[in-house]
Parts: sequence; structure tokens; C-alpha cells
Amino acid sequence: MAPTAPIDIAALKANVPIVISGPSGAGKSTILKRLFDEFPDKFGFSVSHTTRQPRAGEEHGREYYFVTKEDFLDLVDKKGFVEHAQFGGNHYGTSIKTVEDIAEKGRICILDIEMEGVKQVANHPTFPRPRFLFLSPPSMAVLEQRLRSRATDKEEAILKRLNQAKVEMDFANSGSAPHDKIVVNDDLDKAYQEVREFIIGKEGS
Ligand SMILES: Nc1ncnc2c1ncn2[C@@H]1O[C@H](COP(=O)(O)OP(=O)(O)OP(=O)(O)O)[C@@H](O)[C@H]1O
Repeated sequence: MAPTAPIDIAALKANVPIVISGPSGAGKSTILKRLFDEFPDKFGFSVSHTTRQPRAGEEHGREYYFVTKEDFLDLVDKKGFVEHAQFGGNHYGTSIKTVEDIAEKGRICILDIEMEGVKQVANHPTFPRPRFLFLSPPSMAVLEQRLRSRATDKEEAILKRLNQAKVEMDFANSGSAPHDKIVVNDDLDKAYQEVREFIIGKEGS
């Protein structure tokens, strides 16, 4: 059994990370971009590890840490991930170290992760509990409309995202989800203010 990596609990308690989740198209990237633009020095976005090959223009340590399957599984063995999963034959995960490094710099780490990852973080045996925020679309109909007008996906991908959205929404409303706050992204300015207040309090306003 590989030794477990130590965790800097003090840093993670001084700067409690934020886990943001919500269906694809709920507006997470839009709201986070605004937040990072408004507070350029306050946050850090956790860079994930992956075993997939880098695409053109992607940089190690920027989009992802590109690692071998062997190194990835070694880190799994050392309990070095807050959450990890396999999609389309590749492994993806958020390492404890990336989250910790951000907290040690005095910044709040933001983790944008999907439902299964949220469950893993919430049930992690050693990682201190972060704060959980769920961003919800006003309705499935509005979500569908936004995914369509974003025009980044083919029909099949949109239908897949909508099916998964239903699962995520059911989980968020089930009572067994760890979310500390649910923000409904109807009016963008209003949703942004709610997210901002959840994350940094009333400071700066
Ligand atoms: N309140 C809003 N009103 C209208 N349109 C919105 C609102 N919030 C976001 N949008 C639009 O909805 C689309 C989806 O938003 P965005 O890409 O931020 O979602 P996401 O949750 O980050 O999705 P993914 O998980 O797929 O990255 C975008 O085209 C965005 O401009």
C-alpha cells in the first residue's frame, strides 16, 4: 500500500475551497469568468490531471496536467485525488496538491466538477469539507434553449447533456446532495450577485 500524501489542513481551513457544479449550460463558466475578472488575485482555478493526449494549443499545467496512466494510477493509490473519474477511456482527476497549492498562496480554490466528483469530494475520508454551490437553470426548457443558442454542440451532444442535466437536477433536489447553496441562474446579474455573495460575503459591494 502506497503511503498517503499529507494534507495541509491549516491552509485549506484558512481558504476554504468552493466546489461549483450544475448541469452543462447552467452558466458556470459565464459566472466564474465574471468573478475572476472582478477579483483577479483572489481565486485559483484548479487544473485537473488527465491521461488523455493534449490537443493542439493545450499546455501542460494550464488546461491540464497531462500524465501517463501509470502516474495517474500511482496517485490514485496514494489517495492523492480529491475526486477522479474515467470518461471515454481516459482518466481525469483533481489532485489534492493542486487545490492545496492554491490555498497555500492565500487564494480560494474553485473546483468546477460534475455530480460524481461532487459526491467523491463530499465523502472524501481525509480532505477537509469545502463549500458546495449548485448553479441551476431556471427550467429544463430554458436550459435547452441556452444549449442550443450556445451552438457549441451537435444535436446528439445536446440531448445527452439534457439527459444528464435531469440526473444532476434530481440529485441536487434529492436532499442527499451536499450543496450549501443553490443559485438559480435566471437573470444573469442577479445570479452573479448571489454567487459572489456566497463565495466572498458582502465584501467589496
Ligand atoms: N442568465 C443567463 N441568461 C441568458 N443566457 C445565459 C445566462 N447564463 C448563461 N447564459 C448563456 O448560456 C450558455 C451556457 O452558459 P455556460 O457556457 O457558462 O454554461 P456552463 O455551465 O459553463 O456549461 P459547461 O458545463 O458545458 O461548460 C452560454 O451561451 C451563456 O452565454
